[in-house]
Amino acid sequence: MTLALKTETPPPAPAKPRQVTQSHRFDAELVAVTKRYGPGAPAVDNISLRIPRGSYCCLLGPSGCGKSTTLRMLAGHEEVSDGAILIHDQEITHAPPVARGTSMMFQDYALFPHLSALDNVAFSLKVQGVSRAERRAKAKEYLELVQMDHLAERLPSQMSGGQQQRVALARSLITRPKVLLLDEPLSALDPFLRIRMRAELKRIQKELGISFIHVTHSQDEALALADLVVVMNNAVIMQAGAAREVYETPSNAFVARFLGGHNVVQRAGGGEASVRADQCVIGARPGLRSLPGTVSMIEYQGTAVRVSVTGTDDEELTALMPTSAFFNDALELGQSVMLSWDPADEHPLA
Ligand SMILES: Nc1ncnc2c1ncn2[C@@H]1O[C@H](COP(=O)(O)OP(=O)(O)OP(=O)(O)O)[C@@H](O)[C@H]1O
Repeated sequence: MTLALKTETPPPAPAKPRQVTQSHRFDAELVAVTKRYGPGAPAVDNISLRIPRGSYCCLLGPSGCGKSTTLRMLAGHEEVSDGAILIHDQEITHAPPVARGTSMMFQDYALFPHLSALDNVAFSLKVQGVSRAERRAKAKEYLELVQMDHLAERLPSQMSGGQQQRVALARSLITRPKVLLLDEPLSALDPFLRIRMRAELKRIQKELGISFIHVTHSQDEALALADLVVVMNNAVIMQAGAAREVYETPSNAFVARFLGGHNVVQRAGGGEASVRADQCVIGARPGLRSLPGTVSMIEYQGTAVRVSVTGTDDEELTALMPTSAFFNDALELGQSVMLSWDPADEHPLA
């Protein structure tokens, strides 16, 4: 009875402090960021970029365009000359690397040669003073995530490049970063492994739901992986958008040429336009725009054949033909042809 009375009139709960549950909008944000190494032209020039939550973002561009510098500024390995960097909406522009919530995976994996896969992965927890049993259990969990738990006791010298890379990935993830930074992570792998590993990276990124920012100069890699492709050139961002958007509607001739698979042509009314090589045909047809030239390259690619045609002004245009269409009426090097496209497929460039 007494008990019942007690439960009927519970003491009022102490008022809880109102929790701030507002979630962040962007995993990472660069606000007018500039990096100058010296008095010359900046390595990164006033770039702004917002990376939505849970994005796979690829920084893509030719050598020297400023990709790695951008990544190193995000990691805190390079001081920002001007501008601000935010992670989860918090400004961390001048915070030390360990206080940013970022983790970096390097091109050369940088594993400790004398430590097993498990101990390499557990290392940062050891530095944090986590108990041996707990850090080994956690490391095992992350080795499972990268499908390396069966080789937990191997030394780096007893692992293939792809396996070392999985361990390096687990080691970067065990610190539970808000954003994982990857500098050319696939460049040391052979082409077959590279394609397998990029699928793995994408799977792991989606599984964890954190943003990955991945530097590459491979167009294929960026298009295959990224939710957000950021094309850089000469220290600035040329275009940022979804892979399909960037590929189908390049904003300028640099992006169209750099992504490949496009021709840049003069528009009838002036200015430049891009036309996808797979929308070009060899031969003149009514209603199509045509340019005359000679066949300067034929490249068999399995499912398609790339045919390049050099025009009178030395400009090379390419048609990507289905293999069957090519072999129905095979062309020869030096042959005079017309390369044609539908003007409706022209995409005007800035
Ligand atoms: N530590 C440094 N000191 C001086 N200049 C630098 C330094 N690091 C990079 N640079 C210069 O800054 C520019 C951008 O370099 P960065 O390494 O960011 O380019 P990247 O796009 O990553 O190139 P890559 O694909 O070749 O790695 C280049 O002109 C480079 O020479």
